[in-house]
Amino acid sequence: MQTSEFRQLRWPAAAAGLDAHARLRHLVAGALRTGRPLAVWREPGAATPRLLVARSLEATYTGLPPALDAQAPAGFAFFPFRDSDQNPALFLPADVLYDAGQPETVAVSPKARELVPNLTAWLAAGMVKEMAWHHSAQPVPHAATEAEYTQLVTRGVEAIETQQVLKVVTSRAARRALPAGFDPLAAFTELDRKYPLAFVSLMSVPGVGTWLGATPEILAEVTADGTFRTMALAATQPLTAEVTPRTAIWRQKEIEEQALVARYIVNCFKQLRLREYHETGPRTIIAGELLHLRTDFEVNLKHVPFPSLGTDMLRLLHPTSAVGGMPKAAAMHFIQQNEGYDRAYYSGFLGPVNVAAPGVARLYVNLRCLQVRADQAILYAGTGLTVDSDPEREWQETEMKLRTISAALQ
Ligand SMILES: C=C(O[C@@H]1C=C(C(=O)O)C=C[C@H]1O)C(=O)O
Repeated sequence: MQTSEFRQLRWPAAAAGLDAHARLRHLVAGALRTGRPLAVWREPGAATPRLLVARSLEATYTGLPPALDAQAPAGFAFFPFRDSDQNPALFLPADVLYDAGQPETVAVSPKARELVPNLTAWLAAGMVKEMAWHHSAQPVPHAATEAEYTQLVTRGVEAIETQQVLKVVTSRAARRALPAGFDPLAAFTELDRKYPLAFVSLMSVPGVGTWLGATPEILAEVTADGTFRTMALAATQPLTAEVTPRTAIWRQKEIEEQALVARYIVNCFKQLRLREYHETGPRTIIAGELLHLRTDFEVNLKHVPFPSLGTDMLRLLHPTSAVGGMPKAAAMHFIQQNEGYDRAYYSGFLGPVNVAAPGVARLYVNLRCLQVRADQAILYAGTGLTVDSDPEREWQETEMKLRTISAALQ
């Protein structure tokens, strides 16, 4: 389905006084009222957010990761760390689209034609205050104490020492009270303002819940000119006045940890027998108030005999060793046996497919994120372990990472 077949609805005269952001809010309120899944996001470097609304919850269920090619359906992927009945893999079809950079119209897909009368009426209706955000029905995950987390790290290091795994990423959930009158859309706008280089997102899906995030990590990207990109992102230290990308020094442990993630990606290329890729880095990059090491990988799809490389790579990559570990199956087993909580959509992936244009998709690893519940937020962070990991330092690293998304709660 091409977005060129979409019907463009113009805002009526009654909406003339609403700016692009007020229109976004009005459309979000309408989607929430009618129980439709929605995604709001702002790409790194973009000036304005976009909104996608799916016509129904049923239409979002998908068993597989999305196909990354120009003919595939347009929509927004929301994939859990591990696909399960509690945390289903979702692909929100692009039924209603709004781009705050072009606030004169709202686009409706051919499959959502029956929404046009109600939507037309809604565009002319007065703004409502109440926003009924969706909350997950799953139990609130256990929030590890410092003692519990350092123990988990110790077990992870032991698993590396005894060669059960080469690398594993442990993580934890933390709970924070919601500020009075917490408004997820205002929080999204704050993340948008604060982190121009991040992929900033707000999802709300009936039964699944409401998630906010500001992630630095691309999982898989395909562009209109036929380029595939991915990255190996790992290693963490705080950005300070003295320590910047130009002056940062990395320890052996961090260099090795990031190199393992890069190796994991090269192994995925090898499995597909792809040899023609460009590798740049590792370089030190800024993500919020943190520094990471990043290697960029690029493949010119016009020069390789793999038309479905994007789709195949996505299926091989997730979950990468930046959030799972190496070897993948052993690291996933360790996490399942030892982590003691449900990651749900944290360290899964999300992003638009064929929305901006056919053949343009950008999927991000869902990091620096939180889940909104009725009376609290659940924040998530993890750390990549190697044989030299110090449990106390790893706890501190999760604290630093939690700070990024905590900006949504101020
Ligand atoms: C797991 C997270 O981040 C990942 C792990 C990193 C690390 O171990 O240093 C760095 C960046 C991310 O690839 C997280 O933010 O929760």
